[in-house]
Amino acid sequence: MLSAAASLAASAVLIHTMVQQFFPRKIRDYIFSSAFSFFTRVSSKLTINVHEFHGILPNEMYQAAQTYLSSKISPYTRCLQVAKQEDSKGLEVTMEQGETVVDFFQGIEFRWKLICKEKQKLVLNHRRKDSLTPMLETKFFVLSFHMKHKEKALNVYLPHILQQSKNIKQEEKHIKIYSGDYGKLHNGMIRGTWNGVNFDHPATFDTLAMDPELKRTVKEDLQRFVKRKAYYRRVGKAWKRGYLLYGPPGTGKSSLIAAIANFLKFDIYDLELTEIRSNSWLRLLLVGTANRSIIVFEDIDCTIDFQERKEEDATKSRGRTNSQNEKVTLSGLLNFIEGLWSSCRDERIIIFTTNHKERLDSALLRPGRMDMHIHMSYCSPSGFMTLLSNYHNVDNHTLKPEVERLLREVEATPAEVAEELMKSDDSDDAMRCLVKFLEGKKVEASEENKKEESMVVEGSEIEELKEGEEVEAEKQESIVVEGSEI
Ligand SMILES: Nc1ncnc2c1ncn2[C@@H]1O[C@H](COP(=O)(O)OP(=O)(O)OP(=O)(O)O)[C@@H](O)[C@H]1O
Ligand SMILES: [Mg+2]
Repeated sequence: MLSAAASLAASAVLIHTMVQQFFPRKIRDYIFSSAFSFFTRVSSKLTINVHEFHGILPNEMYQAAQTYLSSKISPYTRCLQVAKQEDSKGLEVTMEQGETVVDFFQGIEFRWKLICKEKQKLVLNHRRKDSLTPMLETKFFVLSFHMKHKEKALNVYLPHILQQSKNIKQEEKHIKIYSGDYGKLHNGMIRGTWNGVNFDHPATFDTLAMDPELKRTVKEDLQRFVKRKAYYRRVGKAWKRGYLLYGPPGTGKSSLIAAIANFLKFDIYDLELTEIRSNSWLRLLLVGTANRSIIVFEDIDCTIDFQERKEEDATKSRGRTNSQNEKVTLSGLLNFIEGLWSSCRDERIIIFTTNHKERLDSALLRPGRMDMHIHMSYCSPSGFMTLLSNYHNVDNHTLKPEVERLLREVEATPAEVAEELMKSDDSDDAMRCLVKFLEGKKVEASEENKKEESMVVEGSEIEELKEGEEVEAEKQESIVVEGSEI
């Protein structure tokens, strides 16, 4: 049997070599493809070809299969392709042409083979009246499985691959932060108005010192939001969500934005309203942003003059609009958030930050404008524990009760606490620095209080004096009245 098998193999090799040597490529391809189609016709297998391009456009299914199959490469795969893109975090390992990957999905065997063929392309050259035939490489996957699973393959398996590859890509995605190229806009250019760089901010929800209940609510809100594409369609709303982050400086508003971007793997578009000359610039920038992104307007109270709204309304009521000398107005901004233009992209988060919520126009605060108002406040004892674990990797300390007591008495921002904790690598030293700092703050606060109290006392004295004067004046008046009566 062995000798028979050996001679069979030897003959197969001989035939293969002869075909390779004596037949031109075209005939060779024809022989192989005819043999292939003969075997597929008589077998119970069904094959689906997934080409790299569909017309001139890349075939999304091919790209998805490539990504998906990278995660299915078995230890038996003999030949791999490795690539690294500038933006990608690690190596991209894909199957090499001619290799086969077997994938089991819901108990069904799916075989994938990558084929690479050179095709001759006919190009007519009208000037020289002859035709050129440059070689064109075409790549495609051949997917084969038992015919009885055709429906499942088309309706379940392939959509599953599309979804899985989207998840894998999202996992590997490098987040970017974009800032507007206002110079280009100034020169009348409408493309490439955003410049992006990689965003490597380390803030996450775990490292954020924030009320645990609020943190949980925000995370759940984000998770619900990204899953609700169908819901937003059904209720007829653009798929976006607005957050207003407010609180004193150094309480983690920008850190929360970074944590949200890292959590959702969304890019950030940072809009500088003071640089934007008009509502039309705002619209241009908006259409230049991508889906699955966060649009940020920092310090909104300082960047837009809310008084304008009244002037604007007055202008409109007089039937005049000043398009030449336009500026970003509150109504332009509101249009951006919820007007028709706001729905030109999907899955978007719009974030406003402010240190002074009370200065914002009520139009921005009205229910439905910003979906969630998030108050970032001074460092609480639980926030302090997060910072202690971030900066010193410890869960407890002898000075912890002292710090917690002081934090209940004074207002210190997480940024201030973090700064003290960073002063030394030794947690004991750092904690001592923090206690000293908080005690100093307490003294300052009590002196401040005393000053205010004394001012109030002085004020009341003045008022009392005034009251006394009034009494005197009343007396005089009554005298006058009495006198006149006399
Ligand atoms: N809640 C927090 N949790 C963890 N770190 C924080 C927090 N708040 C502030 N920090 C630290 O302080 C630094 C400054 O905080 P951040 O820029 O997020 O504050 P902010 O509220 O945006 O301030 P501003 O109003 O001035 O923009 C951060 O880089 C971070 O190190
Ligand atoms: Mg900030």
